[in-house]
Amino acid sequence: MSQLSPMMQQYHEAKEASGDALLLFRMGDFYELFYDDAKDAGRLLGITVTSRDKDKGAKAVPMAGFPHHQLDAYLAKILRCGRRAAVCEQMDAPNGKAAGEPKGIVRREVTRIVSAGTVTDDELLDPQASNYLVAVAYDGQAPKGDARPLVGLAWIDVSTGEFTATGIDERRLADELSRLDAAECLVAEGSDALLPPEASDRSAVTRRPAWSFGVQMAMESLRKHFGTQSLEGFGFDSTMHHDALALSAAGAILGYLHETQKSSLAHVDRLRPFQADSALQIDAATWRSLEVTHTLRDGRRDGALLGVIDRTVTGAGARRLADWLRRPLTSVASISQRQGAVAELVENPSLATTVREELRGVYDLQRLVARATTGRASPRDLASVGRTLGALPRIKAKLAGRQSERLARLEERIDLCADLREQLTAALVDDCPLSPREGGFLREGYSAELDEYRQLMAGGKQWMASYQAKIAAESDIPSIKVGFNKVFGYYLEVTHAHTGKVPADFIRKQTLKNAERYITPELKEYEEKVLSAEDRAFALEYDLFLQLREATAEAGKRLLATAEALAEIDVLASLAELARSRGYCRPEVVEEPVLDIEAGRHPVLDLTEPEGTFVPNGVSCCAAKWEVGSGKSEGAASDLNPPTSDFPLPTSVLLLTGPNMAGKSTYIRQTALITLMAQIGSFVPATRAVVGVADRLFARVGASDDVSRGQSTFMVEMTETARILNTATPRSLVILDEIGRGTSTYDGLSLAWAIVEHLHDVVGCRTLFATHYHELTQLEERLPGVGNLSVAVREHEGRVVFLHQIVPGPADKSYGIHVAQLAGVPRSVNERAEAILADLEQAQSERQPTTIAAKASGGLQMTLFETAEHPLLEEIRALDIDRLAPMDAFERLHAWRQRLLAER
Ligand SMILES: Nc1ncnc2c1ncn2[C@@H]1O[C@H](COP(=O)(O)OP(=O)(O)OP(=O)(O)O)[C@@H](O)[C@H]1O
Repeated sequence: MSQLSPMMQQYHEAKEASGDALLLFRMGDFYELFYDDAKDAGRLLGITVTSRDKDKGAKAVPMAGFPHHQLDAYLAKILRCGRRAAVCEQMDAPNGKAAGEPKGIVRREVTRIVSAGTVTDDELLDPQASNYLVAVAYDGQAPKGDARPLVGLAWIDVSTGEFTATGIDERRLADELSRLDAAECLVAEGSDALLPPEASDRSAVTRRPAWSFGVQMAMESLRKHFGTQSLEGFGFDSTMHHDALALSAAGAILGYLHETQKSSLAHVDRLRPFQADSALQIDAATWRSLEVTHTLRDGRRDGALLGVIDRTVTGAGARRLADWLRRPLTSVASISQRQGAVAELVENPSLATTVREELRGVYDLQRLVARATTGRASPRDLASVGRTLGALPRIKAKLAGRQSERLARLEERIDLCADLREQLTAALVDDCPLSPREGGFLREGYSAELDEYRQLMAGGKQWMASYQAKIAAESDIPSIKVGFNKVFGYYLEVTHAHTGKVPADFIRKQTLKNAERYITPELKEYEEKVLSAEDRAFALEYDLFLQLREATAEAGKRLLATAEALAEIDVLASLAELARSRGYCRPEVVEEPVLDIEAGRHPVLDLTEPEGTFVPNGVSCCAAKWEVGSGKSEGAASDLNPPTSDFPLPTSVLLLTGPNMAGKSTYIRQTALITLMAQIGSFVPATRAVVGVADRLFARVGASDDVSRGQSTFMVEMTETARILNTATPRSLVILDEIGRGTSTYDGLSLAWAIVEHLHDVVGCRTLFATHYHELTQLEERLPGVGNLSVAVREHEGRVVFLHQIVPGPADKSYGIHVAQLAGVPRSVNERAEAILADLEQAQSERQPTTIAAKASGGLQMTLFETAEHPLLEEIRALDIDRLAPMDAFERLHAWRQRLLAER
């Protein structure tokens, strides 16, 4: 260390404080990285690595850097590579050293550590998506072998201050993580191996010291941060195990933020408890396969449900809609409140249009307030707050006197913050700069003192002009000019041709090729005034800016409440716009677990298929068993009010058969998506719909390999199916697509069969099951709550025409070969396949397949796959073993084996 230059000593101190983050060390107009950081930067950011060998006697130090104005771009790259960055800034202007500092060196400080979960810069954030930092607190006290250990889970969006915590069953952790889709996940060192793969799939995992998850410390830091005596006011009871875990995760987040942000976190003003059971539960596999926020294949937002239904006009609205989809409601009353608001906006299109028009003019108040309270807001940010506040009176007026409870309540929540609005609009010019250091953003008339300095500056310049004219006349040098440079300040420039006429009191300062430069005492006196007025004006403007920022931060709570109301109004208006433009209906959401949809459409395909080509289909089913209120009552499917749609099937399990490409997956997915949409309070793509609130939604659609996790397709499928069978309740909705396909036909068919039976007999929930196993259609005759559906096709001149229409009854043919033909499989292969199919069908009919045996003594005898008995069996039965000599037995065994081998 002692051999190092003072600046490199400074570097090492900063590096020590930054842990594994790449240290961006400000040197003049550049950010430099040294040592291993430089090598990493060379590799990750593609910048050239050079070396610095200015330190005498020391080895050359690898070094890489980039210009300071490219900081945001490089931060974005660093975060994308899953790394963190520590930004070390120069704290003084190069010539303004603090007393006692070594000569020639500026003070530097790590001002923030930027990680994927803590960014607040607009350039690094997606305006339409929340950016979550999560913490997972594992239970160190859980007894070994505890079947249901709890974990604490907390998440925060630092860019808005939204902070939530909960204690949940560990088995649900993966589901919650996959829904949150966090940018960064904190976990205690040593517990990281316990994290489910969903944590590291999309998030950067940051290991933290185990003590930072301590409950006592967490409670203390949370109390201190919120300035409260206890956390009960927020709805947490630390004596309850799950709440204590939730708090320890929240505490870990707060500790991390205090350590890395180094600025106020005043916008984080409350910690909300999350009641996992108050939302429709959607597991990770269902979330993925229903493509709610991202498509399965390429992770796009625009092909997913969210991308298609999102008509919001603000970033905060888009984030809120995603949030609603993440946590659909289960309370009929809350759902109908939202529906009421959507309905009012649908019925009053001009209201919806004007509100949306006004909302287009508002800025992201949540993120602006967060930047104001963390001391990062720019003059332009404050002007945006002012402009947003300017739009509020019109929005509030539009919403005044609304009928629906929800809209009326939202209108009340809009706080006009008139005082702040007046202050900001009076202060800030229309076109504000990004940096307060540039000055010139405060309006004339806002501060008398500032105006005075500005006049002096302008007046000074005026004086310079008249001084130039005066001197030119007095000295008879018409070409004399007043100029300015940083070294001499103001000067008078005279060309060599006229230097003879220069008055005696001119002091020569510089000789140029064509001219001489002079100063005069008069000029210097004025220069002093102008320059100090300029300095004072900048300083004062900056001070006034800080006051405005402070005033904005102080109004933070009111602004945030308003921002939340605006976000929700945007979502409701967006849902209304969607409903109106796509002809959706308001679903009747009821407690009873029924589903009765008339002419339902798939919300995504309805939009992406050519207009008018999507074929609507109805669905009708009801749970075989359910509990109403506290008293358990069990109803058979047929006890329910008879469904009224095209499909009068009082069934709980709908078995859907039909050719490939007919639209089976589409149909069962659309049913799940309509339910999901209904439970966020949206209207749905159907002409009429009754949707019984589901407590859990399960979708097992399409097989996907999970080779990265070392699991085969079949294993993944069975794990997920096991989960459905174990956790579905009578109120759940289950959709299954081709379960059992990944194994041998008999295994697969047997499993599919048993799964349907279990769902029908034991769980009794609403189930839609699409399958290629035609044998399953026999279940309709055997089980009262099973109904067959199929997709209609028409054969026309040897070709198959898919009608995409769902009709009652089983499918009669498979048409797989026709689909292969459509897909472009060579004609010869298709013809050969047709021939093989004909052979197989004939062979099967000769073997006289038996159908399912009747239920005997309550249990089902599965003889489904037995074909006509092999003659060997009869021979074995007829054998008198007691009289058989061992040698004889061996010979017979040998002969039978030979026969069997020959038959193969
Ligand atoms: N109701 C519909 N109206 C119009 N087109 C539809 C409809 N349903 C499905 N389609 C079209 O048919 C295609 C195939 O649908 P889908 O994947 O649901 O078939 P499938 O029966 O599940 O096929 P497979 O058994 O091969 O998985 C869809 O991509 C869509 O283009």
